[in-house]
Amino acid sequence: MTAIQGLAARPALRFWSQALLGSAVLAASAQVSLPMWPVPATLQTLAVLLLGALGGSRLGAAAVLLYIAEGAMGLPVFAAGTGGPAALMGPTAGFLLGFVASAWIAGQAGQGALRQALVLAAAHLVVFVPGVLWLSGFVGLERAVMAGFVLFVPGTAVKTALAFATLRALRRA
Ligand SMILES: O=C(O)CCCC[C@@H]1SC[C@@H]2NC(=O)N[C@@H]21
Repeated sequence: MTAIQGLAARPALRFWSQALLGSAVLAASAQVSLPMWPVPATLQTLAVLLLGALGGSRLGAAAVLLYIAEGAMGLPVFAAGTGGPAALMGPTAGFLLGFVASAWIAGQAGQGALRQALVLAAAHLVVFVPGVLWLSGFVGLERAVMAGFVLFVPGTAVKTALAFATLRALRRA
């Protein structure tokens, strides 16, 4: 039996191997970052949307949970190479939590183009709810809405469109 056959024969092993791969993709996307304070611009949400939409809700959410666990253990997987319990409790922790819900919702994208577009938009926007609420504990609500949401509206639209186009292209292939 080859290693690949071995993986296929053990669904749990295959699931967690794929989740581990997904968490590595998410870690890589976090390093593509524009260093803004208190919230950097990164490619994390694009990766989260695609993990959910392509892998499904369970796998997408599992990959994000694994990613958060890796960060909590001190691996430098969060934005701009940060990690550890302090980073997990820092100003951007709410966004990390939001990634779990986002991947789960993206996993409901289904088949039709309109449904996919709406689900991906909802999955992206949901990240900002815990993100801004948690951030407001550090900088106040008004500044959190500005620096944690308003600033990211254009990038959010672009990354949602990119996730949609990628999903459509891969589903057609
Ligand atoms: O510390 C981390 O690793 C989390 C960073 C969160 C960045 C958020 S996610 C939503 C919004 N879009 C971005 O490009 N950056 C912020």
